Amino acid sequence: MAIRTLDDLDAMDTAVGVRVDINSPLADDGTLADDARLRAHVDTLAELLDGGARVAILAHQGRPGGDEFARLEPHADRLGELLDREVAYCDATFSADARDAVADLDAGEAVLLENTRFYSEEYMEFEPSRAAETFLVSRLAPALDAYVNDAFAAAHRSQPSLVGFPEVLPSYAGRVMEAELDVLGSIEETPTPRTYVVGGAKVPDSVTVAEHALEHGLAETVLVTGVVANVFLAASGVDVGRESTEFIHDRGYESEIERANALLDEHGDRIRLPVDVAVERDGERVELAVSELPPRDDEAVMDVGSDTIAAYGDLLAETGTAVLNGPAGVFEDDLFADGTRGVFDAATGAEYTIVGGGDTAAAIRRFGLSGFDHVSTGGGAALRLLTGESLAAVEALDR
Ligand SMILES: Nc1ncnc2c1ncn2[C@@H]1O[C@H](COP(=O)(O)OP(=O)(O)OP(=O)(O)O)[C@@H](O)[C@H]1O
Ligand SMILES: O=C(O)[C@H](O)COP(=O)(O)O
Repeated sequence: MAIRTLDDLDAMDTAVGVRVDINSPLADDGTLADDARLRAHVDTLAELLDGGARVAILAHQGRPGGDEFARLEPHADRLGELLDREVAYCDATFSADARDAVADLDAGEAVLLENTRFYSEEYMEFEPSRAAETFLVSRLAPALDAYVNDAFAAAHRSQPSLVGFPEVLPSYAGRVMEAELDVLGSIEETPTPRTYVVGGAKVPDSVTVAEHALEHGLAETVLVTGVVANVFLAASGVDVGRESTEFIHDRGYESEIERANALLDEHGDRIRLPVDVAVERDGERVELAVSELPPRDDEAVMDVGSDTIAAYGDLLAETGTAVLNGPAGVFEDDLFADGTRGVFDAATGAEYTIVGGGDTAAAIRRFGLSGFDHVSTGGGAALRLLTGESLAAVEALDR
């Protein structure tokens, strides 16, 4: 059965539980440092509220014990500003107070319930039928008439607020969920030739994305950047120097060198490696051709160099679809931002551009780049779709 969307929901005077992912970076004073994920859900929430729904918003923030584990009051205020209407905040999630807050809503009104992860069950993974028996779902569901899941970025978690409600309520995908699944779930329908740019520091994930794209014919070409490029350079026999080699070993990525090697053996003609890189020398950015490597012992490979940026740019200009996953260098440091800025900017020259990955999207915002067709709200969830895996919360909706 296909997943139902908001097109299938008559929201008028209906109490709708809407699971969103507004998990955001927080500033030291607890305010939101970035509201991109809140902005993403505005269309879904506005559509429901304009349609006369009584909206109870469910969300998490941080992980128990972590620095960003926090109440959702700032999120309610900011959502209210973005929606240009009040979003009430209730410091309970499923207790009588929470149910009363939902019952008190009039058509077109919204309340944000407290961080779902304040309750231990929400930080566990369950089969949907068992998730439906948790306190959160079994106590809150009776106050609701329908459930909308718009939390694509958390859809890989089999947690109660994500997989339990579809067992007991008519359930629908929100607009964010719908758009993410449409794009990331059907890469093979995007314009060809496709070029994947895989970088960043989570090398095992990036290698899996590259492997999946190459083996399933999703990408004609894979361009490697970031720490991933260092691993591929090492796999091709280049000495990336003591610092970068130690980085690879400290993270336990030796086996990734072997995986990269296997990919180079099998698909070497479709994988492009940097021809030059950047290191820091006396506080300056210094570029070295790959033939000049290794760098000095105290120098790490922190970015791709200008010749690589130009070569990758030429290729991207000829591309039907560019899929970006992971920054090209340590973009947080201005000295090493050129690769990420240059390669990502060049990717907008492709006919169609998809961006996946939390840090990747953060880099795009940092550089004020625009012109991408789809910037995913998801990190782990986007990655799973890019590697061909299914998402627990999507399977729960598809019943
Ligand atoms: N050459 C390099 N050496 C060390 N770190 C690097 C290098 N290139 C990129 N990075 C780091 O990689 C990090 C981002 O990689 P990551 O794999 O987490 O990206 P992402 O997939 O977009 O993010 P997420 O997994 O959070 O969704 C950045 O913090 C950046 O500084
Ligand atoms: O930020 C994310 O990737 C999602 O909100 C999921 O958060 P989690 O990794 O803590 O489950």
